[in-house]
Amino acid sequence: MFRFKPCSVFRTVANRAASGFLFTSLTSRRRIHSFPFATIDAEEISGSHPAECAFLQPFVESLSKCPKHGLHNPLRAPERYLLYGDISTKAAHLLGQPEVSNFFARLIQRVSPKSYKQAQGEVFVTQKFLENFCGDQVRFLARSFAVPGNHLGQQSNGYRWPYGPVAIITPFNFPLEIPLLQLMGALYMGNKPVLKVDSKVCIVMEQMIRLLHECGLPKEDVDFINTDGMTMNKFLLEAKPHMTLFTGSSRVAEKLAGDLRGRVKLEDAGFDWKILGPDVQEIDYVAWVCDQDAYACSGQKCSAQSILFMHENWVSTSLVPQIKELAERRKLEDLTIGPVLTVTTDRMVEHIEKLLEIPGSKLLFGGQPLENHSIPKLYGALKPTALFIPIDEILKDKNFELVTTELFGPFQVITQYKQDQLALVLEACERMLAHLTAAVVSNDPMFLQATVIKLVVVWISSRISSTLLPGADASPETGAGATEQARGSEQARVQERARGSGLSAGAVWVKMLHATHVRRRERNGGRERMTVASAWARLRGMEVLGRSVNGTTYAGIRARTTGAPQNHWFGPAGDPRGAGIGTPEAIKLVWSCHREIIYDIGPIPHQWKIPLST
Ligand SMILES: NC(=O)c1ccc[n+]([C@@H]2O[C@H](COP(=O)([O-])OP(=O)(O)OC[C@H]3O[C@@H](n4cnc5c(N)ncnc54)[C@H](O)[C@@H]3O)[C@@H](O)[C@H]2O)c1
Repeated sequence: MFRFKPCSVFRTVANRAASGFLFTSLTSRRRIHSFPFATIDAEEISGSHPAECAFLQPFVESLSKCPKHGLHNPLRAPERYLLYGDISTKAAHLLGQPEVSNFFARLIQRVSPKSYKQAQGEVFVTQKFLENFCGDQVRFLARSFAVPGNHLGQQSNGYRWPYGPVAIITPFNFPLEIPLLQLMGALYMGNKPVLKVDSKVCIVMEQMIRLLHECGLPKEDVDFINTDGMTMNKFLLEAKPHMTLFTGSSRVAEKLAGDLRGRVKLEDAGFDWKILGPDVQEIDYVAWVCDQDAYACSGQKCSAQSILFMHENWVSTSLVPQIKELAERRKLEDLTIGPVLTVTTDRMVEHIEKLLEIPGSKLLFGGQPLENHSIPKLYGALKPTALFIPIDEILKDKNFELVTTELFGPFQVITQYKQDQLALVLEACERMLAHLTAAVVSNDPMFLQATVIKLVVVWISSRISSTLLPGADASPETGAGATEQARGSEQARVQERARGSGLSAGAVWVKMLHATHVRRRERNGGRERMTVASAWARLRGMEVLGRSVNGTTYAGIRARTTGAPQNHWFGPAGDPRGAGIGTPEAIKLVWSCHREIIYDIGPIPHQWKIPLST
């Protein structure tokens, strides 16, 4: 049993009494036993001689000073919502200065190997996020509602309430974006956070917090702790934050969920899938997105493309050779491929070798360690790699877990499915454990097989003939919400044309639907490309979307798995502990809880008497 007590083994670098900004480092260790590292004797620990673990007390104390009702809430210190609007305005402005943005992009590159463009993208998203919460936008996050009560003087008000003392733990791969967005979200809603960024990269956020101080962030509002995972774990057990937001691996996520008895929100591992639909088009673009999704940042994005399901129509195209060509353009010099920080080369090669034992699997490209470099063995260095594995083998129980293990590096599995095997693809997606990002690449009707279109027309015709006419929401001429009268006249028009042409009413309606969309497209200068076939393609897309759960899913020919900008939700779905990042919804969900105050102020009815007991 460990108990935290203050002692001198750790030094506080910043003046915590004056600043409240705690940035500590291990500077020395008291040696009291024969082991060079030990400060306790394992044999002597007992109930009457508890072990003492040092250095965290300032953080525990600091967090414990924050009450449950937070630093501000809708009924207390509301001016702080405005303060944070101002801080965001100033910080967005500063970060928007080219030299400041360059400073952070370069700093990110120094600790987290990624190309300048990727690092700059991270700074850009962070700056845009801050812009989004300027002025009154922070107070709008705490918008309340009121519902009339049962009698005069009664009214219920729903509020977004902070948790008070909270902790934020973030990984190495986005040293600025993830911690800054979560930190500001926590602060906006009135919490006092202690922030722990992976120590390999924490210098970036340390500098960012200094920038925020410059912009008016009260120094006592945030504690910044620089430590390893185990120590942080012990700190959390001692400090008992009311909520901990964890971003990182599923292994640590599950441990913390247990240790902290569920008082967590999680953004954990991703095994992210992409399905290419039957409509083959824009091969250059799709290949480029596949390369970016799988290999940008050397595959060290939680949203990286882990598995690609290709419809058979793509197999004979140049897609895979093009992905290979693009992957092989990547080079160490500009960090478009680079060190893998948490998986060694040996581990990655071993994983590949195990996968190659699966019958029918083959190496498509890569699979070799990077050459001519000085990356220490502690890290990984692998060429961008893709492996083909047959879909029926993937689904076998003995292979499934291995194939769907997230390898946090430049690596993906590619498989293919036949027209009638979509159910197998969906089964694979259903059985995966991580549901972070996904992409359904499909929407253009031009390459759909004519027989499919015919089948659709026949099917729609029969449906329409049997029900006579479509409902208002599917009306080709009048659109959603058509009145009964309009529907009646449209019905008459369809029947008249059907009589004249010898076609069924359903076929006539489909033709009218098509003509309407063509007219709309012409009106819009050719922008709208909706046709019956594209409606079918969308339906197929809808089938995939309707039968999957990933929290951030892109759909359409431009669909990608990576991309966590500030303008849409990013986070897993299907887990009640799942967190999100970036948007107002994510901030409200993660960093506040619902509180309802029911005002019941009277008056008591004039002739009210004490009723019988109930
Ligand atoms: N879902 C998301 O939004 C998201 C974003 C980025 C990364 N990730 C995931 O993160 C993983 C890669 O990052 P990583 O290798 O740094 O993950 P990790 O889980 O090893 O570490 C994440 C953070 O947790 C800390 N930590 C480790 N053990 C801890 C413990 N017992 N108690 C408290 N803190 C502890 C680490 O020091 C680090 O700061 C991948 O699985 C990736 O998919 C997820």
